Amino acid sequence: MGGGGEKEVYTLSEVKNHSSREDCWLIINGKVYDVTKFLEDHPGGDEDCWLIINGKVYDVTKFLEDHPGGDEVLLAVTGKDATDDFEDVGHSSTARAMMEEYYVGEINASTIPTKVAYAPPKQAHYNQDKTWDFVIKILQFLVPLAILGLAVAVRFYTKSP
Ligand code: HEM
Repeated sequence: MGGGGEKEVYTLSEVKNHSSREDCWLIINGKVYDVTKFLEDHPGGDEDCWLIINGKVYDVTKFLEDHPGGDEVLLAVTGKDATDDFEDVGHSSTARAMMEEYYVGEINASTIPTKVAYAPPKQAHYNQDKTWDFVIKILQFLVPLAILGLAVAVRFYTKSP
């Protein structure tokens, strides 16, 4: 909490910015606590980090400090399927071999929310756009023709006998 007893009010995202081992804030019962200095002494331990990669569960708690990519990236992908994040980095075969050491089990796939599939824009909308394009093209052709026709008609009817 802000020092000196004065009451600071933080937004959730401000608190979220303090979510590392070096800077750790918690929200409990509407109050914000800076527990950074307490992390090491906390009897419940400071970290517990399990990852889901390719349907397997890895307990990387002990690996956090040694991960060449840093601990924050690992902590950031907990609680979800981290497969894409893992693959996006292009981990080496050495990294893949290391994973076995942290393997603790399989994930019950039905408990992972399915990815939101890419939904193409609605067909009706697409057609509507096409229809408008078509109407404009026709008008571009018809309007000059109508003007020409009008000019001819005017000339025809106003011609002196
Ligand atoms: C059990 C899981 C993991 C293991 C054993 C592991 C291991 C490693 C190793 C050995 C490296 C060094 C480069 C290499 O050999 O490829 C590395 C780099 C890295 N890892 Fe992981 N990693 C794991 C999970 C993840 C996940 C889930 C992420 C993404 C959220 C991640 C992000 C990174 C990044 C950003 C680098 C640095 C790449 C670079 O600087 O070029 N890692 N990891």
